[in-house]
Amino acid sequence: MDMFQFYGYRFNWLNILDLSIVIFLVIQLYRLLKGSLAFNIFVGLLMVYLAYFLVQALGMPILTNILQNFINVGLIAIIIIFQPEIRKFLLVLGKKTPLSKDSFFTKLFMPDRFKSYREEENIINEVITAVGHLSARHTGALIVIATTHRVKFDTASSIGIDGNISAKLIESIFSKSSPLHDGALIIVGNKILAAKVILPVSDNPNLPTRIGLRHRSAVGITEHSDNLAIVVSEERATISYAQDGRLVQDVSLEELKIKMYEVLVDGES
Ligand SMILES: Nc1ncnc2c1ncn2[C@@H]1O[C@H](COP(=O)(O)OP(=O)(O)OP(=O)(O)O)[C@@H](O)[C@H]1O
Repeated sequence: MDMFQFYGYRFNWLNILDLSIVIFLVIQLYRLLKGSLAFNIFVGLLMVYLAYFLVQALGMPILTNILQNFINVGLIAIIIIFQPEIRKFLLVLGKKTPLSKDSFFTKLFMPDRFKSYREEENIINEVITAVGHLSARHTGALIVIATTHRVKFDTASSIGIDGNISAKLIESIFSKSSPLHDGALIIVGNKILAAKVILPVSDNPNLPTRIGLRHRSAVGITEHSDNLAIVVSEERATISYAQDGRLVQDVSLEELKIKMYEVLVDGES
């Protein structure tokens, strides 16, 4: 069954497949955690693991014992700490399967799922128009686009809208005289679900120190979910977006449009 020789080691197809799967999983994990707070926790846990092997190799029994106990409960701790990331990781894997929305298999055998994207294009155009006008007027805004139909937010503080998405509606919600302009607007599917929503504020220490709560809460809502959060800065009129707990600042309308296509049409997150 041995097929290859590499520096004296023998490999077969199964070994190659095994290695490819591990590399794929590591890349997905890296993509998922890169730039987020969870990445630092992950590196911390890795350090503990390496330290354990080191003290064991050096023959230091007390430290080995302590770290061994730490690692024993570590697995449960990892599941608890990384619960949102594990969920997202499985989601990313699900999107890469042959049954995912945009796969060749789906298009070929389930043509009803190969729908036209006119609705998504309309949403993108309306949001882009609104963001352009809001930015031109130095009007602050925070728009969350939920990519799955499940989005958790504090309903007690928000105002339900359930209205069709239109640039004029978005602009009037964020106009400074509107009683709804404070907080975030949530878009789910083809509806504006709610306005005046208070979002979780990210405490990621790696974010630029000069950014305020609007930008931090945009990051916060994307840290544990598949949302895209768009921010128009009132102070600087810049447009930014947050995704996967990362903030991309000062983008053009064209760049934002490309990102929205990626998220809404290509189904990437
Ligand atoms: N947790 C939150 N959830 C949703 N919206 C928030 C939250 N915290 C603040 N905001 C909104 O952000 C607005 C401005 O906050 P702040 O000035 O601190 O943000 P910023 O990131 O500096 O944005 P800007 O560049 O627009 O000033 C608030 O008036 C409020 O509407």
